[in-house]
Amino acid sequence: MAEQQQWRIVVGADDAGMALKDLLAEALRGDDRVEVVTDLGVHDAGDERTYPDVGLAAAQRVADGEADRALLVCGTGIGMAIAANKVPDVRATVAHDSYSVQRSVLSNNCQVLTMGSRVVGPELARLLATEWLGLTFDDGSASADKVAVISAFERRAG
Ligand SMILES: O=C[C@H](O)[C@H](O)COP(=O)(O)O
Repeated sequence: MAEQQQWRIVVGADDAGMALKDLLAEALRGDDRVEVVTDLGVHDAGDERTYPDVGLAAAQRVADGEADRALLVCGTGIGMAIAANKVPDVRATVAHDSYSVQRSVLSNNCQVLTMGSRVVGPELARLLATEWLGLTFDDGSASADKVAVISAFERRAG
């Protein structure tokens, strides 16, 4: 049986997402499929960084290979996804349901999942994050060719 990947995960949030981010970070740290959780903040109300600041920094960690994945939280998850997607080689999406979380990895090879603290409840968010850890993209799947088209475009444009 293939060994379960040990994930290196970056988490981050703006002020709106901080509490949910902290809850999810704790859940991830307690999961034996997680090697390390790096929390990029924000950590308190005095931290004035906004979702683009944190989202771009987290996605850059993934693009640089310093983390396998990022889990980012803002009010809706939308701003974090937009920001993270600006970093080359990063695929990010907001998702608040099990099927979308699953397909974000299996169809789209997203390394970044974002959630909105004003949209999803903490228990559903925790469940989704747990499910997310069990998902791995198959490089040999039919979906891989489609994702490769996006990567090729990015390389030409970059
Ligand atoms: O996508 C953006 C987030 O939801 C953020 O937390 C709130 O952004 P706003 O203050 O610009 O509405």
